[in-house]
Amino acid sequence: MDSDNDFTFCQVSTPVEETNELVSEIADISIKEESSNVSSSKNSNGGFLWKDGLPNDSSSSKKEGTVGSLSFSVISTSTESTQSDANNLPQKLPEQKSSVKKPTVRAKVPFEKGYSQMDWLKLTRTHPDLAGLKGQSNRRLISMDEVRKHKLEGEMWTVLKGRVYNVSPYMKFHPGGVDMLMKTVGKDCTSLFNKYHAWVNAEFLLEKCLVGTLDERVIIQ
Ligand code: HEM
Repeated sequence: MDSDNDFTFCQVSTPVEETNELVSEIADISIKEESSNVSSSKNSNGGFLWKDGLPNDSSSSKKEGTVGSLSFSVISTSTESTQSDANNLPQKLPEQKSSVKKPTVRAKVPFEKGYSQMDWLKLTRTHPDLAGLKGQSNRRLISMDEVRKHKLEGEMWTVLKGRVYNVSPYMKFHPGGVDMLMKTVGKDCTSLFNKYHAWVNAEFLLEKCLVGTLDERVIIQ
């Protein structure tokens, strides 16, 4: 049997009554078409080209017609030759203000040979005293006054999230560069740190640079 010639057609009846009902409903639909020179005719639609209601501009023209059982009317508000060319330029929509905040500029500094984060991790495992404690405990309380006094080579202290670190050995390893980290010396850098990279696990990276805990008690005399 030749299966290619074996078609079965099924006739579908046309829903005549329903169609007539729909046609009578949509026959009254009118389409309004406005030209782009809305600026000259005081655009009260706030820049929208399609809006309910007819324009009361006397220069507008109306075209009507029918396609099959559908009728339509197109209203043109263009003033064509009555306006100067300058007025016929497309109207600029009001500039939209963006509420998106400008991202902070983040520039990574290419590290010198031997100063990658891997090199830093190796150093933290091998160096005996990165914090420069010289046998002192890193559990002591340190005042902000004492932090401010440590700004010299080899002893550059900073406060991060309530902890005091000696960032001297980390300076050249910092991916954001020495200059950025130098800004933090003798100060509390928590807000700057969070501004640039709140996700960085400094607790882990600077673990061996811990000098103590910031003494946040307010001294009343
Ligand atoms: C004191 C502790 C700090 C540590 C342990 C630290 C660590 C890091 C690390 C791991 C990165 C690479 C981040 C990444 O790849 O996503 C980085 C980048 C950077 N850091 Fe820091 N940072 C410290 C403080 C600061 C401070 C206070 C500033 C600003 C004054 C700063 C500015 C930057 C910048 C601009 C970059 C490069 C761009 C970026 O990757 O975000 N850092 N830092």
